[in-house]
Amino acid sequence: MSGSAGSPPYAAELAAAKKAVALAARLCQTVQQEILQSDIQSKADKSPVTVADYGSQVLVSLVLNMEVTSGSFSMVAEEDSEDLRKDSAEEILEHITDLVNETLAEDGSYNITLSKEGILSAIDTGKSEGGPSGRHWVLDPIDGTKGFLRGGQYAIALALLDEGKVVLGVLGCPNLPLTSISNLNGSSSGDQTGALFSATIGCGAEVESLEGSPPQKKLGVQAPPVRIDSQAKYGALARGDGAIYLRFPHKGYKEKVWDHAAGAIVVTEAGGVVTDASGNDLDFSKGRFLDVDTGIIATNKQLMPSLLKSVQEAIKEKSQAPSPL
Ligand SMILES: Nc1ncnc2c1ncn2[C@@H]1O[C@H](COP(=O)(O)O)[C@@H](OP(=O)(O)O)[C@H]1O
Ligand SMILES: [Mg+2]
Ligand SMILES: [Mg+2]
Ligand SMILES: [Mg+2]
Repeated sequence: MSGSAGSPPYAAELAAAKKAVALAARLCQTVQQEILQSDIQSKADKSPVTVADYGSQVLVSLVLNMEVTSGSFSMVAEEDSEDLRKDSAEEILEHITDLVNETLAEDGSYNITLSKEGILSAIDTGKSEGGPSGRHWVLDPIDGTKGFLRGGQYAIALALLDEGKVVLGVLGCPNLPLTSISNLNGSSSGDQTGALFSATIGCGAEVESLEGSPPQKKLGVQAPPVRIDSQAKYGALARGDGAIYLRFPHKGYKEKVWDHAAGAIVVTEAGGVVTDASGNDLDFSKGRFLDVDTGIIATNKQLMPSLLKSVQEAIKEKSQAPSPL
């Protein structure tokens, strides 16, 4: 059972998740300010991986392990240490180690210093396969790596699965205006930057400042198209900055659980709906991948029926169109 009598479900896990994401966000902000071209590696899938992806994963793993001591620890996370264990990555590993230790020292909550081996094994705590039974943390240490690299939007996305269901989610969005994305261009609005979205199953969704200061705001999904990287889109949708988020990757692309778990619960707990193109709920119990039909649709309950119909018609039209030579 989670929580003692009277406290909301998963309260301790939520507090730990927020702390983990906020600390990881601090490391990411440091790196974004001093991005060095030489720190960008290329993974086999060609997506850029930075010291910040790894550093963020280390800090989240560390904080969760320190704060949530009951039960065994399982985490399904995007990064692994394979590339970092190569001789050629020695310098990068050193940089990550310094960054993590500096961030921990500045925070002051934990009196620990990690060795390079400690960094590698913390990254590899994210190797779990997840699945339908037990509890699994789901982490995208930096979602929207492309946005991160160009100084734009990205998110640290952390969710908890319990018996195959997402029961809580936290989205740290360091570059997102606190109140609305209409304040994205231009600082004259005086809107604070850095939003932390969170949601627990059955308890609604909230947004607060990433710096940890109140006010907190209950979210509600309501109704201009915007293009921003990462699960910050789910957060923006959850507070009514936009009404629809459609994601239709190229054929054959397999969606990963960490790209949607935290964002999906933030939207559903704000009163929205997230399904695939057939109208099915997303099933996070199948391991590291999501088995979705064609794409993902997130919107409010009023728009969903007509949107689903339009999407299905568009898919049908496309499948009937003559294929290009
Ligand atoms: N060809 C592709 N089609 C769809 N999604 C892709 C993709 N290649 C990578 N992604 C995923 O899309 C995420 C970014 O989403 P968005 O486009 O909404 O910013 C990436 O997360 P990471 O940045 O964590 O690797 C990555 O997992
Ligand atoms: Mg990636
Ligand atoms: Mg991602
Ligand atoms: Mg990522």
